[in-house]
Amino acid sequence: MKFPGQRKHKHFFPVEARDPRLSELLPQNKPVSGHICGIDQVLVDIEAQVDDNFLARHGLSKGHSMLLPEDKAEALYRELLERELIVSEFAGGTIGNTLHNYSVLADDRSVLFGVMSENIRVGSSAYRYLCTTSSRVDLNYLQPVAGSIGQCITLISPDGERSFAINKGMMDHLAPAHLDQAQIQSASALVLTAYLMRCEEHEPMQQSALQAAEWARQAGVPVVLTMGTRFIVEDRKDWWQQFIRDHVTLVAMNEEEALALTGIADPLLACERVLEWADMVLCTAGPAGLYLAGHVDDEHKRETSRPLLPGAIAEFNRYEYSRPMRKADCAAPRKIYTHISPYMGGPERIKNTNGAGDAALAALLHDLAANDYHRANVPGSAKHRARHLTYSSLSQVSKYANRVSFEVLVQHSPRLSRGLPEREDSLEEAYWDR
Ligand SMILES: Nc1ncnc2c1ncn2[C@@H]1O[C@H](COP(=O)(O)OP(=O)(O)OP(=O)(O)O)[C@@H](O)[C@H]1O
Ligand SMILES: O=c1[nH]cnc2c1ncn2[C@@H]1O[C@H](CO)[C@@H](O)[C@H]1O
Repeated sequence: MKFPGQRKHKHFFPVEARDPRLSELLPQNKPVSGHICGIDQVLVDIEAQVDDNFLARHGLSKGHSMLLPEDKAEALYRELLERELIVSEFAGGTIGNTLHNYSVLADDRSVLFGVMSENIRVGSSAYRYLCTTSSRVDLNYLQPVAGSIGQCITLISPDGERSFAINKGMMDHLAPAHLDQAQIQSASALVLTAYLMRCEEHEPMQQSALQAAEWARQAGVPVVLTMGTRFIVEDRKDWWQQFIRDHVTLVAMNEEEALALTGIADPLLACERVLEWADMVLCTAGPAGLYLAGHVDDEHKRETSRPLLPGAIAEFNRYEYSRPMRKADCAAPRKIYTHISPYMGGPERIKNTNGAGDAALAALLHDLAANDYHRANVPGSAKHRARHLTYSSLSQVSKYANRVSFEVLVQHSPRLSRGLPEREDSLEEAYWDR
């Protein structure tokens, strides 16, 4: 595990008080290692640049992820091929991307549950998937299937917005028998997406996701849910609220999904509402940056040294230097929030925004897993006197998440090809306002 703090200690919590007991981590005492688990609809992103007229002609709604019948998906794919509009074919899937990015950032293991074609031809989608996934993502638990993985035709509009057309293949055939209870129950987090519930009645994906969530709950493993797209949430808002109450520790969403889930347009107020059901929330808001919200025990709150921010909740960032906790672990829970504008005001030129939200979540998961790793290796550390969810404060995690999103905005693929630079002055406060 590469520590999120290793890039520049002074930027990470606890900034002033480095723990001398870290020296317990001597090379001869091999550190206890950790991992995170996730379930995904295994698919490749086939990316093409199109105009809005193309979307209309194929009956696609902009910004949406739509399941297409096989014949329609093939017609669409053929047209892209004939007009030579395809620019790349990369491994995709919202959880696949998140696990890959986590593994690249943390240099640590993640375990993916999903399906994979049992016979793979060189150049096929399955082949592309394997070629463009980090070797730190453990693919040994994938369920072999006699057919194709999914294809996500990723249509990029001139304004950078992406729309997905899915040819699902056998991506929803993951059966509970192909999950590994021990891996899930020993993980630092289980990561799920709302897309998993979009399978057909006879397909086992939903049942697999519910089974995994139940095992995680029994073992106290944080369950992380990323909302996918607002259209999935809108259809079953009450169902999702209940699902979050029953199973979820951390909700990751963008502001549109937040509105669909809570009926509240202001991201901060939407976060406040979601904190009634879950312990922690990440809400990305495109050009407006991102919000993180959580709980802290009153006894462990830490006041910010930054200016207090106005907003729908006055001075909402007052305790942003606190490390978030599960509500149930707080004797006197208090809600905490932070906001950050895009790193360096956003890139000069956005290649495409696909995966920027997944990237922010990967950074947050890195910090969360680093906390678990530190607790397992240095249990006596002052950092673990109370049970916190993350290693760093809400404010530091938001900087890191934002930084990682930026990295994805300036490249083509939603998957990082390398980690962040080891030493980076750009996390300095002054650097944020260009
Ligand atoms: N237009 C933009 N200008 C500057 N920064 C941006 C822009 N769009 C996104 N970002 C950065 O990327 C982060 C995540 O973006 P966004 O809210 O678009 O994610 P998302 O909709 O969940 O993406 P996806 O579903 O494709 O992963 C934002 O918090 C912000 O830091
Ligand atoms: O239905 C789906 N299931 C799983 N992943 C999906 C689906 N639709 C789109 N994406 C994935 O979302 C990522 C960006 O966040 C894309 O890389 C795309 O593969």
